[in-house]
Amino acid sequence: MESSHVENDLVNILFTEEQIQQRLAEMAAQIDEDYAGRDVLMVGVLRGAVMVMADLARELPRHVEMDWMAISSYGSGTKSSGVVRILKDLDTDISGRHVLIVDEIIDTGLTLSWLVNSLSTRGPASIEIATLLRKPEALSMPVEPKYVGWDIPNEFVVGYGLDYKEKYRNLRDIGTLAPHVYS
Ligand SMILES: O=P(O)(O)OC[C@H]1O[C@H](OP(=O)(O)OP(=O)(O)O)[C@H](O)[C@@H]1O
Ligand code: HPA
Repeated sequence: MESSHVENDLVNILFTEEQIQQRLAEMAAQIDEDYAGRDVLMVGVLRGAVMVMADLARELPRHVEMDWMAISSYGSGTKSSGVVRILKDLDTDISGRHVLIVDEIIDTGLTLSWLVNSLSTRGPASIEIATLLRKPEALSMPVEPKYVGWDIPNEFVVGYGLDYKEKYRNLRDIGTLAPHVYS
């Protein structure tokens, strides 16, 4: 299979590029309204959130700051390892800041529940979460995102930042992988 034909590995498209952009525009409008009169520091969770951060931030008709953290709980597979590791910390002092964590998926909730607890100790004025996807059936840790694009079934999805073994992040749509990919 040529590497330029990665779409062939998808069996089911859940969300197209157009649907994703439309939903992000709606989320951005809500965020802009909610943060009226307040500066926002958007904190993206590398690496998967790169696409969401880029598109969500550009839908916001206001100045925003962006910083990044790298946290890994998945290694390269499809199951959470249960252990969260900081691979890269923020460069910004978040004390007194309104922090909006941006991620592309909440699955078990381990990553973001851990991150919210960790950032809370640094004295931010507020912390909220914006996530494009959430799997309610997989949730095992308490996480309450203020902004959710869509709730999805408990299936492993790829595309638009979401990877399987570091591949498929650059797909414009989001979908599930054909069984042959895993074998
Ligand atoms: O709710 P959870 O079960 O913790 O899963 C969600 C996390 O898993 C993914 O990150 P991953 O660790 O795969 O790193 P990546 O962003 O580099 O792909 C995703 O970007 C979330 O941060
Ligand atoms: O469904 C998923 N796909 C890709 N990466 C992920 N990280 C947590 N859940 C997922």
